[in-house]
Amino acid sequence: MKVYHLSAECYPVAKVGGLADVVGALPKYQNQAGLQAAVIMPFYNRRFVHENLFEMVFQGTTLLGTRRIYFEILKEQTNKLGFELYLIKIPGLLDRENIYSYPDELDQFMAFQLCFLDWINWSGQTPDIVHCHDHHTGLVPFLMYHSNLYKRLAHIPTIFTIHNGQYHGAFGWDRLGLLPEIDFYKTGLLDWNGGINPLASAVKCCWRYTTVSPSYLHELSISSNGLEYLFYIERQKGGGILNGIDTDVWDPSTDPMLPVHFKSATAGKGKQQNKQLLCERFGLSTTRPLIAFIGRLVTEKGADLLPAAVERSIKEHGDKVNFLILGAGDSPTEMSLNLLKQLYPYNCNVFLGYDEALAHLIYAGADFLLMPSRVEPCGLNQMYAMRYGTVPIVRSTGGLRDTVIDFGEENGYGIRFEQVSVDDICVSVTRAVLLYQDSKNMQLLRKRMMGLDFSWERSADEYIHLYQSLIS
Ligand SMILES: Nc1ncnc2c1ncn2[C@@H]1O[C@H](COP(=O)(O)OP(=O)(O)O[C@H]2O[C@H](CO)[C@@H](O)[C@H](O)[C@H]2O)[C@@H](O)[C@H]1O
Repeated sequence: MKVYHLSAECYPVAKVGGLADVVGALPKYQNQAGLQAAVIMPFYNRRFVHENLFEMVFQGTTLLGTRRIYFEILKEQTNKLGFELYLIKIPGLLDRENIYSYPDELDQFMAFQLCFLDWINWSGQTPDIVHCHDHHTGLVPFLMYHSNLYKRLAHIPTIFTIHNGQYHGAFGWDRLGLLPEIDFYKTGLLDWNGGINPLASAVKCCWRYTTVSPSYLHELSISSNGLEYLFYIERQKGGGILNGIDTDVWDPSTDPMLPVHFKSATAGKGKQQNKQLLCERFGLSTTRPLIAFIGRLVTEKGADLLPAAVERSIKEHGDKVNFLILGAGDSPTEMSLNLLKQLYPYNCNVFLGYDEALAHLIYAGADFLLMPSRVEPCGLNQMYAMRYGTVPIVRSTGGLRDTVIDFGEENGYGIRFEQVSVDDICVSVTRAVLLYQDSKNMQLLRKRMMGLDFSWERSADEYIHLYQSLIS
């Protein structure tokens, strides 16, 4: 069975967040299970493309509105990622360094989708499944089934996976000309709330859509930035499949980004040594519990609450607690965190930016990982943390609810709270501080967490069953 995954990100080629982790791992595990899964993504001018060999397997042109655009399909030659990787390169449009936030982003992702379809159409390929990820690829199902240009592809099943339902990629009807010719009566399939909405269109047109955790599937019909009613009426097409983690990349006993490796049996000592290096680097004490945050500093992740919650916790617990924050995002939050670091240099430090190696060291060296998310479709950080013996402190939502059991419950191992509030975060920090003092219990929870199985095998199988049900 041949599956094409279409995505804007893929680890280690180009990553901003969890989408990259999933698209960089799921196809590998699907191939190990006997599928032929490949990834197709835009070309970015980044280290990976310079350090690896690519061959051009196709060149062609496509029409983007009135512009004729030349494109190339480049294939990575060794399959070193465990799957075939194809990059779509368009001089002047898809050959830049960053993934998002260019003023002509709409043209970029529209061209990406059109070039993909032109490539498989004109080269006579017929994949068994086209699997699209997030709104950047959301117009593909509509174009395959309803544009006169791609009629040859109209029988191929499409799956659409929603990693983040808050972002829709919507734009105005005045840009309809970017799409190839369509019958006017079909335009309703593109529309939501008076605009062209790629996420909504994908949900309407795909054969099946999935969310990255079962809980998030239900939450979308309660909160999805205006698409609630759509998710409600299309619910029979939806399914929730929990993400896995790439246990080859995320393994504390082999992780090349860690100074000290450890396994479950040696976690006490191994984590302490990593913590020591981390604390030395950030001027924090090794004897206090280290509570970390890693992620985008946006309201979706509850990052706006961090400054107040950290300050209040430091005032409450004094020299009994340390915080370390790694992330980048909204400027008011960044500024408040910087101020906090100056006010409490012995209790709190902040690294503003993106640093993959530091993230690995934090998962290994921290005692607790705080995730006060308002919305969390799945969340990978808590799973990485648990694999590295770090207790997650999470708000009970989406995938956090599906993966973390509070240590107060039978066989629990994490700390869970209900409300997105400074009060709830502070109560959870207090629970963490007390738990840290009970070293026997900490050891027990660490062992329990590190024995959990969040590997991709199970979830990859669920996707395969879904594909099979559509093909048959
Ligand atoms: N400053 C920084 N430096 C280094 N590394 C950083 C970093 N900020 C984030 N990361 C890394 O980026 C990834 C973030 O994963 P999340 O699951 O939080 O993703 P995100 O919200 O982007 O994705 C969406 O898609 C994923 C995948 O489906 C869902 O799990 C999630 O809920 C949904 O919001 C992790 O690997 C984390 O370590």
